[in-house]
Amino acid sequence: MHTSGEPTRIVYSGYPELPGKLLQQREEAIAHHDHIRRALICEPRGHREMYGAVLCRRTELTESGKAHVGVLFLTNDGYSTMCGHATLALARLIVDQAGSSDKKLFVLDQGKDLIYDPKTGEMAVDLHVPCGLVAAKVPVTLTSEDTWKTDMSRMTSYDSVPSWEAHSSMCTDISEPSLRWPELGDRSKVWYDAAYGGAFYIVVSAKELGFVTDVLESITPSTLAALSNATRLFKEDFNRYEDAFPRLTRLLHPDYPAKQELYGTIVTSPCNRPSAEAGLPPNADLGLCFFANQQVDRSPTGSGVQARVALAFGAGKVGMNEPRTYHSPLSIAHGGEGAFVGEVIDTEDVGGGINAVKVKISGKARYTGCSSFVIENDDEIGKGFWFDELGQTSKN
Ligand SMILES: O=C(O)[C@H]1NCC[C@@H]1O
Repeated sequence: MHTSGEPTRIVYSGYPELPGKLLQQREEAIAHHDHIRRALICEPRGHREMYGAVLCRRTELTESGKAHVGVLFLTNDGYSTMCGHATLALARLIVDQAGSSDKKLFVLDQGKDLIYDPKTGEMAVDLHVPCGLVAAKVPVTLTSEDTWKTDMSRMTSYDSVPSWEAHSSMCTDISEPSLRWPELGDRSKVWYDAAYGGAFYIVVSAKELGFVTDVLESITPSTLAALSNATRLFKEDFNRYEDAFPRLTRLLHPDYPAKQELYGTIVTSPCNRPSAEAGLPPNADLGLCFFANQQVDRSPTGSGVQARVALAFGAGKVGMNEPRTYHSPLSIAHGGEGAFVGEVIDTEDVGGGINAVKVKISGKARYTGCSSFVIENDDEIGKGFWFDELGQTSKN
């Protein structure tokens, strides 16, 4: 499927049975089945920007025991903790499969019923993902008493895990020559924010990185390469600081003792597009997310929008139940189609002095096709490679 152009290769059958609960299953996948991620995401079956999800349908094995399905996410670098675009796709797939009369690809193992709300015309489906439980709602059209399909005139949505501002208005001095990028010019100070939306993100404006303000509205191969270079070096600088001053770390989660990983860097710039034209809330933001190993999100990044909504709420720029539109360069190029909407729907004290928000993220996911993949035992090349890294020793 794709959500706003960002792919999700969904594994619904054929993955080995994983022992334990979801987080243990994730460890097991990392330790013993990473060859499957490599085969599905890397070349020749995939590419640098491919994203994947494995459905774990034994829901008694999720931590909450409440979900309809468990999910593991796959990136070009490993196993992410949260993915909004894939959540929107999976919710639609699960609801459509449960409501189809024929050609079922899979059934939910426990047969836990999906709940239809006649007032909203939505089907509720709960997904247990590595960062916690997300409650999705898929708008449907009933086609008979017990069959239905997604109503694509409306958006699918999910209520996020608690999301929060980790730090606002941080300033870093990029003085180390090997970590500077050309667009910085003579400057060394860069201001940025950091926030959690199921995974940790840095949010930094294109202008702070030294780019012209409308760089995201006119992406070209060279500006994309330059943005990728800048965010890669900026992330490295951030990680070096975190390693040097572990007691000042900004990547803390109250549920885990260890410092968490920085997942992505979101570059933002003002959005000149009047979103109301596309039937979306009028106030809009534009951003581009580099995540995992500099993978470029085509979508506005659901979990990144959670983080940005938490920052905007913390800064008093949005209030409770005030939806805001989030564009990617691709959605801008398509007249607003593919934008996500983010809205604070609740606040939550998650401990550790953190005041979090719950964010409702809305968007639309589409089908692209159905594939069976083959991995021949003696096919060394077919196990997965990055062509542009053949000169390096590291393997993803
Ligand atoms: O929408 C999201 O949250 C995801 N898209 C790719 C990077 C993030 O995991």
